[in-house]
Amino acid sequence: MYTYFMQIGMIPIKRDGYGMMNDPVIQLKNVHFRYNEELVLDGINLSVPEGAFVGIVGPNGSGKSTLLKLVLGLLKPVEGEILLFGQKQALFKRQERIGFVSQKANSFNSGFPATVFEVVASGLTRKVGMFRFLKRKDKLDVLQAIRQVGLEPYVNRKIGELSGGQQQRVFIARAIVAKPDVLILDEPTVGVDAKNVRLFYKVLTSLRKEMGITLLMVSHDIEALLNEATHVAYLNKELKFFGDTAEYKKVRMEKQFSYAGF
Ligand SMILES: Nc1ncnc2c1ncn2[C@@H]1O[C@H](COP(=O)(O)OP(=O)(O)OP(=O)(O)O)[C@@H](O)[C@H]1O
Repeated sequence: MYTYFMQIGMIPIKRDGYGMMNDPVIQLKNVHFRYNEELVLDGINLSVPEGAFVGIVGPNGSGKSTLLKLVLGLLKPVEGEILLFGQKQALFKRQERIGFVSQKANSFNSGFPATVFEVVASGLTRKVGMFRFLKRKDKLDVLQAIRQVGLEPYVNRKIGELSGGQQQRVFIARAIVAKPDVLILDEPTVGVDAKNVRLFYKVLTSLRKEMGITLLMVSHDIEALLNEATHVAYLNKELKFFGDTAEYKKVRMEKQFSYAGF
């Protein structure tokens, strides 16, 4: 327990009275999932504590993206259940509390006409409606999100003119502009150069520490992930390991397992 608190630092105070303080924000209970006949997830039990940065790792095809899709409600478990903020997923209506950054977010071509401001503002669609004008407060929120990812100088730049790493930060800004409690990321650093990967992780850590956003992220880049994640979930159809990062490193050293061959 002590290690856990050391790892995640201060536990942020919840911004509303929804659920108990320190409740797990995401819980999977005995979750099974199949695509047709193929069993892809086998009895997953996982609790993501509030304020944590949980990195999901595992070999190709081990079910990582599928797990995220289940948490996002895009797929339904064939057995078991998922709780979001202590509530059964089917009853959960506050989707704005969960932001998502996908793997393919940074694939804009240079001709794409929207500016950084416009892309980030599109993250407010659910809140303000598709064709409504942004109020002054909404515009300030958009600018604040852009500032949080360090892209202030690019506010009016076309997104297609930015690098892959910068585009990925624009998508983080879009995902956080509605002020979610949880941010889910699926391999967001694919194709991003090392310098931008470091910046990207710095942004994530500041979101967690300064805004109390809980992070759940799939990544193949395990060494970069281990520097910032508070917890690691190692998946290979079953959940082979879940614990704090220090414990993961220790077990990895003791058992001398490699990332690919745990
Ligand atoms: N839509 C689908 N229909 C059928 N099978 C699928 C579908 N999506 C994924 N699968 C299969 O389910 C398994 C898990 O896929 P998933 O994408 O969750 O793994 P992953 O760990 O995210 O892989 P990677 O690291 O390569 O992205 C794989 O065997 C994959 O081929």
